[in-house]
Amino acid sequence: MEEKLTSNEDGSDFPAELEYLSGFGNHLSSEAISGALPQEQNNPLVCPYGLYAEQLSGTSFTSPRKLNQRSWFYRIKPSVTHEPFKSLIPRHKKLVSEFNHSNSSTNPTQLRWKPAKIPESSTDFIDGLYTVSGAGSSFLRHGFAIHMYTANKSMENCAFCNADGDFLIVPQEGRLWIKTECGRLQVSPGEIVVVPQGFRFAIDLPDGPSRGYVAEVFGTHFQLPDLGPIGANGLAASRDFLAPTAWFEDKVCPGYIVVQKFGGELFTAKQDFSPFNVVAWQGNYVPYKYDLSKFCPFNTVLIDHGDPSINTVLTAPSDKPGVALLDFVIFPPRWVVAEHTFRPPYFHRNCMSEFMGLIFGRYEAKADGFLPGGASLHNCMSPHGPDTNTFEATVTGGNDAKPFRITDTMAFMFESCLIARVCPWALESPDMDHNYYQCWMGLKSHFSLEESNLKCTEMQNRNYSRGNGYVVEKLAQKMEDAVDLGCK
Ligand SMILES: O=C(O)Cc1cc(O)ccc1O
Ligand SMILES: [Fe+2]
Repeated sequence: MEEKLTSNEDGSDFPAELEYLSGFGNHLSSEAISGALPQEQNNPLVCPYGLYAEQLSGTSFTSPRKLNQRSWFYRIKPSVTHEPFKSLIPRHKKLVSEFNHSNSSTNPTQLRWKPAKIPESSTDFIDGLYTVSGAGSSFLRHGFAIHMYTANKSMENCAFCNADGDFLIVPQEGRLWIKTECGRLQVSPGEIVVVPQGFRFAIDLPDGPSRGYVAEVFGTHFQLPDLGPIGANGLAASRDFLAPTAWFEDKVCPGYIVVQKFGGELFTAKQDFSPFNVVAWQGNYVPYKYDLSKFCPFNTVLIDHGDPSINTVLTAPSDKPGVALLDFVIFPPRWVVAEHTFRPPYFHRNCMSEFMGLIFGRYEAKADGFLPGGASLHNCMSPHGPDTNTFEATVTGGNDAKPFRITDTMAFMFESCLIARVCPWALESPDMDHNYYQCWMGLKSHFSLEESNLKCTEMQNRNYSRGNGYVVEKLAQKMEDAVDLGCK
């Protein structure tokens, strides 16, 4: 098929619109030249068109079948054709994959960052990537890292390969045009992309200035959450996950560099050809993207604020059932209809650690201060919730709040069962909002015994529909409490 080409700033060409394969976790196959994919076996003695067969394993060979992930590439030259890896005397030293006292600290304080400025000096995705927080270790295959990036130019004559874990990239500003060994992906803010461990990829920035968030998981891969009583449909649908179709460049590239992140350090290997030389592939280990606007939210339709797990897009499981190493949760546009309910996120403390970002719009729990491109970290058991303005405005609004559509917003959370450590450059960053705690300091005591008796009448009205017995019982209980408190 002939492609319509659009030139980006750096002159590399991507078609105006790419074709994708749809589905999550499927076995997929794709060939850029008809007949390039062996039909009867994985590694024939001689592959069609003289291609090399190469397997990329994303799980141990012996992982249970339902978890096993691998793909077969049919490529012009195998990946091994490169000079020895050399330690890259770091362009910067802000990547961490094993969190300990030497590179990060613990801090239960609620933290918030303003959006990071995009540098003016020439910075590609690799230069602009820095770790903010995380826990565990890529060496021990258990843990996660949260990175952010600010960049302004495409990667040139180089590819990145992360041996440590899977990247879930959330662009907040600027599109990402990504070449991978399975083909190309175009990802806009409002979409996310997962590049699994070990894939070589190169990121072009067609819009120049770019910023975003990256969650990296060690030792596991992202899955769709179970839906339990929701049933067979809802939240993120398999069909909306899009994998690339095979695409290759048969290019001599003198001095081409593969930058390999390995144990949080960067290594470079020189080769003289493009690593995007896979003519055909098949398997279930693939990069994929997902458009967050496709998410089908489920929510409260009568009372109370549900837990945010209802908005889980993807989950990277830990070994404990129901406990995530890292959940990716969104707060998308939706109708909010609950009756006599405090509708914004509640005040709470959580045994999980919550890192949040904002792609666009405003977040329902924060009237101000939490900005697109900014971030917050509410670590394990650190109290947090709506800020004073949100609380006061919601309560003053009273019980007559009508159904309301939250629009033009996309906040998200990376939630982990591990306690998140924070890197020193993130703590010392000029973007750190040192006054964050102030947003809760205005929360006054509204406690009044008199009022609590009034509330009793309110409750009586409210609960009328539940039957008189319930109301009478509750009232009696209230009276007894009042007597105990000596106010009767
Ligand atoms: O803290 C946050 O803002 C995230 C969050 C949102 C919500 O609706 C309920 C609980 C929760 O942790
Ligand atoms: Fe929270």
